[in-house]
Amino acid sequence: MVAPALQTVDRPGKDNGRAAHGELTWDDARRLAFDCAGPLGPESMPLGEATGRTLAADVVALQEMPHYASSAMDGWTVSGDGPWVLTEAGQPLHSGEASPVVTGGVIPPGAQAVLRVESGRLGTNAAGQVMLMLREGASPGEPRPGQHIRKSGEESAAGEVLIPAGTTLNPAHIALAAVAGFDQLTVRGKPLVKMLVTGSEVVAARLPAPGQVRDAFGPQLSTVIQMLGGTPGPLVRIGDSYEEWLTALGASEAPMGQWPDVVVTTGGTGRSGADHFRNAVLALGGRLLIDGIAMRPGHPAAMGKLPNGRFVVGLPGNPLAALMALFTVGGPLLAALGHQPIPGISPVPCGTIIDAHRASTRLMPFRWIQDLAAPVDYTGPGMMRGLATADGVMVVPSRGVQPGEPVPAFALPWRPELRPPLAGS
Ligand SMILES: Nc1nc2c(c(=O)[nH]1)N[C@H]1C(S)=C(S)[C@@H](COP(=O)(O)OP(=O)(O)OC[C@H]3O[C@@H](n4cnc5c(N)ncnc54)[C@H](O)[C@@H]3O)O[C@H]1N2
Ligand code: MOO
Repeated sequence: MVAPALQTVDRPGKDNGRAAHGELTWDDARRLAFDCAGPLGPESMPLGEATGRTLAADVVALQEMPHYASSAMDGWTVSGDGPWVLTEAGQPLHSGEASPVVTGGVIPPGAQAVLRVESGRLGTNAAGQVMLMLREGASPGEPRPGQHIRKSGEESAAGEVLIPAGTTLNPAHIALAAVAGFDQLTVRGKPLVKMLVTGSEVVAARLPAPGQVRDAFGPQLSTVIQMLGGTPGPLVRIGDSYEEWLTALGASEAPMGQWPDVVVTTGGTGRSGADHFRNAVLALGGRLLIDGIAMRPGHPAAMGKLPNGRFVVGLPGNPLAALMALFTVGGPLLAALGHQPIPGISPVPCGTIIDAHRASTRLMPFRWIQDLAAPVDYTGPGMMRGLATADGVMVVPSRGVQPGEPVPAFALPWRPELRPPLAGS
């Protein structure tokens, strides 16, 4: 932010179970972010937007599939033995009659088979009627009864479950639902997340001048939110004034459009008079569920809940700190709202000694080096260079770690496998 008024803000929300300075432990913050939210209700979604969503109710065939008998070949529908008198397409056939049909065309009543175009030819009989007869080279017995007819119901009877609830919809499911006549599908709720990037010094393009910073969030935050199970909504930019914060977070719909389930803000989580996250949440009648976390980087991270049920996740302005806070709080919250389990933590063998730290869990991006997790360089709270090369993040306890000791770790959303690469890869 620009020229903060160095006047401290009273800490709201200090209550039972918290460390004296209001911060939660990393584990407690993660757990709270998951436990404070329940799965969103189902929603009806246009077919074309439902890929990747999880079906909330079985898709049941409304009628037989296919719903009418059709030709599998271009040719003629025929009744009885040939040669056949050619009649008008689509009319009921009597024995000894044929009519033209294209692939997918309706099989008329009385038709017993389809003679494909390669096996027949047209001529005239002595009475001048147009006749269909077998071409030389047609297979013996062609067309067999039922040949080249796609029977109705051969893919599904009416009432059969075509796609069971709980399925993650892929493009083939969408095509199947379309063929079955559906326009909308009922899918499990997925949190809509809007983003509020704050800071007068933040510029969204070109080389920043001294005192300015290039926005690290705008170009990637919506992607990460999607990877964490949210539907990214619009990204709104504001400066540093309290009024802008109130307007953007508050009752006015104008800047944020449709109500989101979650608003993720960046910056303004500090304690100076120019940091407004906490006061804006409280002024809007909200509660602070998380008011700082005993972790480095990202300790000022916060989370609130507004009276209308929206969650507000406050990420620090420093880019690495912000992503660590997003993984700690945003990931579990979005998982809970989106019917997913809390993101996993698994032990990794630490490749080095890590000294104790006063009272904080440290989130340390690491790389695999000879199957051991080695902390990467360039992990200052405002740096992205280290995380850009990282394979995962170690959750280092404040007591430190010995070489070879297993340390809890989590995967990065863009690198979901938390294990060393296979030898040779
Ligand atoms: N007196 C203290 N000062 C600070 C403390 C503290 O404990 N006492 N904690 C520091 C830590 S740690 C963090 S993290 C930040 C928290 O800052 P805010 O969330 O209030 O964020 P800002 O002050 O607005 O910005 C911090 C930093 O990040 C840069 N920034 C902001 N937005 C962006 C963006 N979109 N892209 C890239 N960089 C961004 C901003 O320019 C600042 O450099 O407070 C510390 N101070
Ligand atoms: O904790 Mo701050 O979050 O180090 O950048």
